[in-house]
Amino acid sequence: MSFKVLVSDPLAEEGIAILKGFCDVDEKADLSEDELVKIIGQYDALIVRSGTQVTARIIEAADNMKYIGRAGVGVDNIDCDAATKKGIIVSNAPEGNTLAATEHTVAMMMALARNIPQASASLKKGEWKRSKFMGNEMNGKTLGVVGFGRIGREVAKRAQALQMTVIAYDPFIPAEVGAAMGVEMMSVAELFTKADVITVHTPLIPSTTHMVNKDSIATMRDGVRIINCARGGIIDEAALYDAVVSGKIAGAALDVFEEEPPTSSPLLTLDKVIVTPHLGASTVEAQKNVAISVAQQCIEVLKGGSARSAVNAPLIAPEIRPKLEPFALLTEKMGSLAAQLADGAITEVEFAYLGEVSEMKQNLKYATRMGLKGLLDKALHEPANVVNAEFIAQQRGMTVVEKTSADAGDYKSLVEMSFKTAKGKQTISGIVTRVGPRITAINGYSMDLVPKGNVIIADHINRPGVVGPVCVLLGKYNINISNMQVGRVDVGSESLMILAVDDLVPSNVMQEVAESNGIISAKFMQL
Ligand SMILES: NC(=O)c1ccc[n+]([C@@H]2O[C@H](COP(=O)([O-])OP(=O)(O)OC[C@H]3O[C@@H](n4cnc5c(N)ncnc54)[C@H](O)[C@@H]3O)[C@@H](O)[C@H]2O)c1
Ligand SMILES: O=C(O)[C@H](O)COP(=O)(O)O
Repeated sequence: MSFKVLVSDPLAEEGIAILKGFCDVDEKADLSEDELVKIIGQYDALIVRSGTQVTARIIEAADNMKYIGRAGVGVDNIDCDAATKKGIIVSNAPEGNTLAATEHTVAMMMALARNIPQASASLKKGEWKRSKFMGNEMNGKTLGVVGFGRIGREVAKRAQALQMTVIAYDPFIPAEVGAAMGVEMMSVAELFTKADVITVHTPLIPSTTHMVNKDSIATMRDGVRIINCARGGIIDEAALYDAVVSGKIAGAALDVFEEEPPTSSPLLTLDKVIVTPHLGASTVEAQKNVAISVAQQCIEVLKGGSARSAVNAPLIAPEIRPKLEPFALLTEKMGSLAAQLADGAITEVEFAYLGEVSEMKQNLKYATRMGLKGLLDKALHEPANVVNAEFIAQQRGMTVVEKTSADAGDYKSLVEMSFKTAKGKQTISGIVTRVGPRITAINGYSMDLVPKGNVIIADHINRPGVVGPVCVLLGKYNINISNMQVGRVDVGSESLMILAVDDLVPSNVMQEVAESNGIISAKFMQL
């Protein structure tokens, strides 16, 4: 089967070539939302940069879509929630353009300090105004970096090479990370009061929207310079305009804008504001990096795998994957078993990873999602997947709990899945063996069940004359039993009979099994 990929923003040739080696590729730039809605249904994957707004309407119409790739960092032009609901993996290329954006930031800072764009334009007009373009040295000045992620840190290193003092604010980065680089981390309020130059490197999210505003500008040093090569909207453009006009801010360098392109922004009329049209990632090197990254991830997803930089699916460290996959298969089977065992709606599900398996820590989220997929697939028209399983579970009123413990009793590793319905709590235990997953207990009844194929599970009283008639009954209908075991606690007590059968068991036969002497309840399951 041949997959179809739409590339709706300019993508470097190296990425296109990789995609073409695997699938059909259409390159169509500048499509409107309506045009995209019309054609998107035929594509298995979509690759964009920041030019295409991937709206909920487009995603709603993307019935064959498995993957949306962002050849760059910011996914703020993609409705990731809508993609998650539809089970579409969204990934970006987070490292590919870090250095391009870093160097652009440094270039903007130096251009701002030395009035290079203005002086260049003036000279080209035939002027020779040397005193008009007096600048400042960056040597010895304090640079305030807001957002100390990939780009923020690389900018810091280069500023230090210019002999600047670097201070930083990032609520998610420990002070030791800064200290190890000779950067003092502090509150944003303190940073604003101390910096000669402020550069922002955060995503545009509610906590960063307009974090540079009228009030925060008032706390800054007179003559501060401000740089935004991250996202339009982090700086309140109206407040910036007023502060540049008043002289409070000596100059601003902007690569990104609240509205792009910023056709009517009054900031474009100010001499002290220098601008570039969102060029931070526009280097040959960065474009090659991000194009190759998303092309490779796209192919991985279309082949049924996962994307290494997925933003809406659990990430798995590559070295962990071979160890984790068998447990994910186990939890998927446990989920499927739970869905068929449960009487009534499941309100709470818990996955407990015990023993050595618990060491995989945050990677276990993947196994949990696969468990939920197994649980939900039996109930849904469209199969769930690792992207949307947790979302769907929550939407259906299930609380999902994940636990770990180093203690697995007699096992090296054990997984216990418990689930609650109005009728109470049930628990399934399972292990991974060399030859695949095994269910070792259901509700405390020990067994060694291969979770595969057709199975009858029957609650019964463990006394003579109960198991035999069920086997005779199945024989009467020509249903072959390939494996049989009884999980019991004591003779004469309630026990669990597990019959692996080669064929589907029709409901009328299951009715007879359920009514057979000593049987309390019986269910036919497909695992
Ligand atoms: N101009 C361009 O062409 C261009 C190119 C690449 C990246 N970008 C943008 O640059 C930004 C940074 O990219 P990155 O690769 O360094 O991302 P990153 O995820 O590595 O770093 C972002 C940092 O912001 C921090 N942060 C989050 N909320 C914060 C808050 N409220 N206050 C302070 N810090 C906060 C995070 O903890 C993180 O460390 C992104 O917005 C990205 O889209 C722009
Ligand atoms: O988030 C990013 O990676 C940058 O904003 C680059 O955007 P672009 O791919 O549209 O140049």
